[in-house]
Amino acid sequence: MKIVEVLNQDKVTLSFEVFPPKKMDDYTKVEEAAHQIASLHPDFMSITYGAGGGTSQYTVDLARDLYQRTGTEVIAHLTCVTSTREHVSHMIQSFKQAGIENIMALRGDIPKDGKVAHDYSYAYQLIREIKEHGDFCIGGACYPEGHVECEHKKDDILHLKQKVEAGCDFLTTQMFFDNNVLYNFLYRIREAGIQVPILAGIMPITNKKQLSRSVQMSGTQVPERFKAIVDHFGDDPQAMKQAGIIYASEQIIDLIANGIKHIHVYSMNKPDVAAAIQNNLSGILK
Ligand SMILES: NC(=O)C1=CN([C@@H]2O[C@H](COP(=O)(O)OP(=O)(O)OC[C@H]3O[C@@H](n4cnc5c(N)ncnc54)[C@H](O)[C@@H]3O)[C@@H](O)[C@H]2O)C=CC1
Ligand SMILES: Nc1nc(=O)c2c([nH]1)NC[C@@H]1CN(c3ccc(C(=O)N[C@@H](CCC(=O)O)C(=O)O)cc3)CN21
Repeated sequence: MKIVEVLNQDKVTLSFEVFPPKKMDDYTKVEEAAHQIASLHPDFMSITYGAGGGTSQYTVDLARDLYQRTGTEVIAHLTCVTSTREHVSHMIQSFKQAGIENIMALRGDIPKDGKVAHDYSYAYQLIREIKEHGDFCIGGACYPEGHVECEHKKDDILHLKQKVEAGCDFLTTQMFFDNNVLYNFLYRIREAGIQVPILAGIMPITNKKQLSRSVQMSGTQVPERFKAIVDHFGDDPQAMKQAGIIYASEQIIDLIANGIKHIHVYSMNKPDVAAAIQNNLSGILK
């Protein structure tokens, strides 16, 4: 089923993200975690893209496995900035053969060594190409606080509009820790004429290291309220995990109370975290 059809049902959706292993030795462990997350019956799951080396195959394998063995609807990520057109075309064929109808089309992070390929610079180029290759439902990323590489927020929204016009069926937000940031962003993109469904991307921070890594990759502001939590509980793993789960759950409750219909949790291959959040929402997500 196409994710847009899931989003168009008149209900609040909850989806979880997993990432594939970097090496074969870890495949079984990741597969097991992904299956446990699937057993929570989310509305769908996303599988991120291992851009480097041979790991892009694990995205196909994990997505196929989840889809075919658990019946969970899946969206596979595909990034382009380190890829050739030939490789992208190969990946699209693999998704097709696996019965995967949904692709999250991303430019992808610039690797630490700065090595990019030269066939693609931006996600909209990938989106156009996927459209030419078949009838996929396509998701894209958006940045409520502006993308870290983009100087002017206004330009970021123009780029986003161009991306949606290239064929995005929905957008998933970068993580944010202050819901007002999202409400403000939604107002600005709707005013710019962007009408596709928006999935709010929520990152449960369950340890200190994860926060610094997440902030480094996203540039997201950390509100004082959350800083105090991490300062106080960061060195106590059990306490930090519980506080992080509660913070994310409260964020989600506030979002739903303010009319947001789609919640996407960056569950980072942690079934216990996904289950705890879902459990905190059990009376809300009926
Ligand atoms: N938010 C999410 O769910 C996820 C985000 N990412 C990462 O987010 C980053 C960006 O990926 P995308 O959003 O797909 O890239 P994008 O191509 O949509 O945007 C990347 C940057 O290029 C700028 N840009 C876009 N079109 C432009 C144009 N025509 N001229 C000049 N500048 C333009 C944007 O403003 C932005 O700063 C990557 O690092 C990606 O891997 C990765 C996984 C998930
Ligand atoms: N720019 C960007 N790139 C991404 O790949 C990305 C985003 N943004 N935003 C949404 C999600 C969030 N992603 C994340 C966020 C945090 C870690 C992180 O903390 N990684 C740890 C390991 C964590 C673990 O194994 O459990 C690290 O040290 O790399 C990884 C991916 C991936 N996605």
